[in-house]
Amino acid sequence: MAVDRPTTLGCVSYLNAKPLIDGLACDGLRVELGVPSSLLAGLVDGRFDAALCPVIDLFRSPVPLRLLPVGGIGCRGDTLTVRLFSRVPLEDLRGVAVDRDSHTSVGLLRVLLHRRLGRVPALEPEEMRDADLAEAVPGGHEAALLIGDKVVTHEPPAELYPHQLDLGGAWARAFGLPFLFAGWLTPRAALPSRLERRMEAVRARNLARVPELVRRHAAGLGWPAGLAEAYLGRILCYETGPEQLAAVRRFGAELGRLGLIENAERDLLGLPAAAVTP
Ligand SMILES: C=C(O[C@@H]1C=C(C(=O)O)C=C[C@H]1O)C(=O)O
Repeated sequence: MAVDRPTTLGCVSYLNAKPLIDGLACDGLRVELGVPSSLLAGLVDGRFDAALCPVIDLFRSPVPLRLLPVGGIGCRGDTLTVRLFSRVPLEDLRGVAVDRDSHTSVGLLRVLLHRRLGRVPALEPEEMRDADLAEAVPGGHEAALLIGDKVVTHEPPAELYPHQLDLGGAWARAFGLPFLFAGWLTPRAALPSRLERRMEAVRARNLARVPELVRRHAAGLGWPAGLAEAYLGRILCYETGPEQLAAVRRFGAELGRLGLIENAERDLLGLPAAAVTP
């Protein structure tokens, strides 16, 4: 680990990450925010010691990573913010614009559509941040997969997109499991010993004071307070216990079956021996 800089964590910039990071930074510990799909690069090039990355990165990273079971962004059903918006019935879908900010949800959409349709329509990554879906889906597609705050702050109108799917609910119905979208991943064999305890303590403290988090962050990110409180307090789930690990393993197995990853059997919590030597 580089000794000439503070420990640096990369983290999702959305409201949904606040319970994991509000109050986390301190002397010697820096937190840098970015969209989920941007974070893996910081682990690979050594800028971050750990990052709250899309869990699919565990299976796709060019460097071995392990999951720190100290909290993540997950759900036990509908998420509100990971949704497919379509003009046509899902059975008729030919092409979907998928949010460039996402890694996990794009993989999840493939798994769910393959299970439901027996085929996967063409998925094309598009920039959705400033897109106005009331005008058109970027790339001229008939459907869009969106994640994060924009789903609430720039919700595509239901009159234009009458066919919708919340991917958290669809996964729960299909596999009877919770889901984990993002978790703390690290390429390091060892991190400063207090760090994991601090991450765990920050999460526990924040989940016991959601109204305060909402006061601090919701308006600035464009969220109505009541909805933000339900989202952080009841809709999402921040655990990384045995059920969430089972869900990640099942997700890996499903991705492997579709040929989307090669190392579905990766040990989530440990690094391969070769990666542990300094
Ligand atoms: C529930 C969400 O989970 C997110 C979805 C991710 C992905 O699709 O790669 C990654 C991180 C999470 O922020 C969301 O952002 O809406």
